[in-house]
Amino acid sequence: MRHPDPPASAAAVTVELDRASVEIDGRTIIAPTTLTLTERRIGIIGANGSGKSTFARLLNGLIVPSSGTVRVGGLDTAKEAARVRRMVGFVFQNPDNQIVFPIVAEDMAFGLKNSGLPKAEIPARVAAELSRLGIGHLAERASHSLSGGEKQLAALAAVLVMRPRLVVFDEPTTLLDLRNRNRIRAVIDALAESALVVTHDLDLVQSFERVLVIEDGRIAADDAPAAAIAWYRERAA
Ligand SMILES: Nc1ncnc2c1ncn2[C@@H]1O[C@H](COP(=O)(O)OP(=O)(O)OP(=O)(O)O)[C@@H](O)[C@H]1O
Repeated sequence: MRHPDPPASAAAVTVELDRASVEIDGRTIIAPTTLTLTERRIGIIGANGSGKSTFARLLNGLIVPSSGTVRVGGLDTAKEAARVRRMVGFVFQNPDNQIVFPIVAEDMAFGLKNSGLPKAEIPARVAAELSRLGIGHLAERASHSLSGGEKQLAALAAVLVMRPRLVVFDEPTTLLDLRNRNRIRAVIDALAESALVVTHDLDLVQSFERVLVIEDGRIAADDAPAAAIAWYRERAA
């Protein structure tokens, strides 16, 4: 499989849920939900335990629906898991869950080797991605020696180097100081890829195209950011 160069601003990936639900141990975590997402920047907000991470995990097949279907870019996540994983990158809240290899550049090269990219092209791809995130100087660093913010950026680089068409972020700024938070914000704003971001950082989603508020496993509000955030603030007051 070859990786085409992404266009400067790739077309949005369509996400379609058709009566998709998630039940765990007999408890409904996501109630049957029918929804189509076509925007390039989507925020997911809501209270602790409302189902945001579970919803996000549905999109790259980390969780498959208990009933109904989830399609991403036309692919059924339950039936075409491998292709869905290649299309949808997932950035975990805790980068320790994601970084596998001891050296930053090695960690990034691993997925590329498996994807069939010619070996000679790998170093340049890794370097370009690190430079895009402004962390070229971390290439040869031991992952365990990085600060929390550096690690978060390194984990993001390892996802982006695979050139997913949609990047799902699960609380990407929670561990970060203001400077690194701003950096992640700038990175998300500049992504050519589509992004769906689960967050408690309401400022982060203010510039997005669409924001969903999840409440008790249901989409309780679905609107432009200002209206969705206002709805959520009111609800939490
Ligand atoms: N594997 C699991 N087994 C049992 N319960 C689970 C599992 N995963 C999630 N849950 C439950 O589902 C509910 C929703 O969890 P989820 O992590 O999706 O919420 P969230 O909105 O992302 O929360 P937070 O903002 O606190 O991260 C919670 O009550 C959680 O305990």
